[in-house]
Amino acid sequence: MTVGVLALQGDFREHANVLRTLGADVTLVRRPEELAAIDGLVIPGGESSVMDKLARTFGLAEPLRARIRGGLPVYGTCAGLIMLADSVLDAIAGQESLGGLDVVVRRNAFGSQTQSFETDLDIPELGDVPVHAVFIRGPVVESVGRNARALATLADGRVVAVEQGNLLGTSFHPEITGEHRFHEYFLGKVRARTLAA
Ligand SMILES: NC(=O)CC[C@H](N)C(=O)O
Repeated sequence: MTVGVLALQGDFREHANVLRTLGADVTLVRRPEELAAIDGLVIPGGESSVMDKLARTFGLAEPLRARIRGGLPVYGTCAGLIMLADSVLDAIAGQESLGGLDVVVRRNAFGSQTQSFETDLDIPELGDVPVHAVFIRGPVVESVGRNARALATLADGRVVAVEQGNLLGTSFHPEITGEHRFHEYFLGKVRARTLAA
């Protein structure tokens, strides 16, 4: 089971470390050829507009879209969630996402005063212990389409984690808090798909 981490920009090293801790073989993905061998992909946090530009420059965007359409399990955190969203509000001019997740996200949704904050989230799918979530200029999921479902909401009801089949996205960053349950949940999808193949 080989898991790719999109390594164009952002905190890909942190994701690679968590995945290795959980026993996965990790490949850093920067070129289209590196996509062929992976059974799953993590898209890290960072800056989605830069990641988008680099993905297109390196010829990765279209092959990535094709793999996502083909059912590749993908987990996006923060900028990674923005990359997976079908629709992005407050994008910079010309910014594109890869799409796949039937959601509308808004970039930098928490405003300049509270760009970063931490909170605990109840996520029944991941067990009884709340998930400690760190938000760093994160997006919010403004609407969840009929193909996707919310996994976590803030106390005010705003959606910050979503799932759609093999796709998973969080507005926050489990890779920097020692929280491994999202990565385990994602690896479960990778494993299930590898066994089914
Ligand atoms: N920590 C993050 O990934 C921030 C996301 C960033 N604000 C963006 O729009 O891509």
